[in-house]
Amino acid sequence: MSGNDIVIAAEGLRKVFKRGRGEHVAVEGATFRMTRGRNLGIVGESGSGKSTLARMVMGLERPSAGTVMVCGEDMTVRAVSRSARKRRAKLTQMVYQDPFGSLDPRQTVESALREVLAIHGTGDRRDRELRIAELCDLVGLTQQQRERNPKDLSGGQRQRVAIARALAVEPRMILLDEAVAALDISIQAQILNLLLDVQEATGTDYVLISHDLAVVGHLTDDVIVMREGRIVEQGRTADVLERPTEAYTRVLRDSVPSFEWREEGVLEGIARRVVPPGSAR
Ligand SMILES: Nc1ncnc2c1ncn2[C@@H]1O[C@H](COP(=O)(O)OP(=O)(O)OP(=O)(O)O)[C@@H](O)[C@H]1O
Repeated sequence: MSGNDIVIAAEGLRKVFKRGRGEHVAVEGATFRMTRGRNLGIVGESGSGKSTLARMVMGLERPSAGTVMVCGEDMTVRAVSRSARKRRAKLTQMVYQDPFGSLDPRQTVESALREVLAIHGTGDRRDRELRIAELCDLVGLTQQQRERNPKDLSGGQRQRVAIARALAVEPRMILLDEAVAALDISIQAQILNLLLDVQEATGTDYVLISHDLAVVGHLTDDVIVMREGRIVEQGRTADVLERPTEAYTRVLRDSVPSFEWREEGVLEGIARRVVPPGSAR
């Protein structure tokens, strides 16, 4: 494996928050890698440190100890200059559970994309308009939807806008923080399929934070399992889900009530990503 294949290299990441007079260790000794073309899942119960770990990877939170590199860039160093921030934006973009907070309620879909392209895109105005159309096509937003404000879109449509906006920056990877958790199961399936199609078209890799191991199973190749700030299990998603070594992981898996019937492929339209160990993807 060459250095170019390593998307994330994290070593001994630790994050301590002040809590009252004491402190709370949110992440302890997290060491993992994500390689090119292999989506990574981060799972764990609420409060286990998933988002804190992801925020350190994004450079949004400074670790108390440890190192994290994304495509060779040291994310523990604050990006101060405009050019450094733009470079960072092209490494990672984030999509949250409810994009309402990150979408400007007064902006139409098109104007939101226009703004991102004006900052991060290349080419002239005409090129950018073509790119807006291309992005909307890619995520399946109709002409009518492109002219609407976020409040006039459904949850699934808003998530498509958030994905288009992340893609407009042409990032190396997208971090999805519970990005389908608030959606109905059938819409979840559509968005997961969309993400797989987008990956095929653009080569963007995903880090997916989710408490839903069925979703993680469909989208990711490798997974890390977090408990009380520590990584307690990591490996190929197929192996970890099918033969968890930790009782904690088994409990997480079995606590998804629909896991079994969704695994059987009843969830229409979702490409089954989990493959038996040893077979090619
Ligand atoms: N800014 C902060 N200040 C103080 N404590 C924090 C801060 N951010 C997170 N924590 C604490 O760190 C721990 C890990 O939080 P984190 O949000 O990373 O967990 P999580 O696994 O993403 O949880 P959830 O699934 O509920 O989002 C929690 O106990 C949380 O209260």
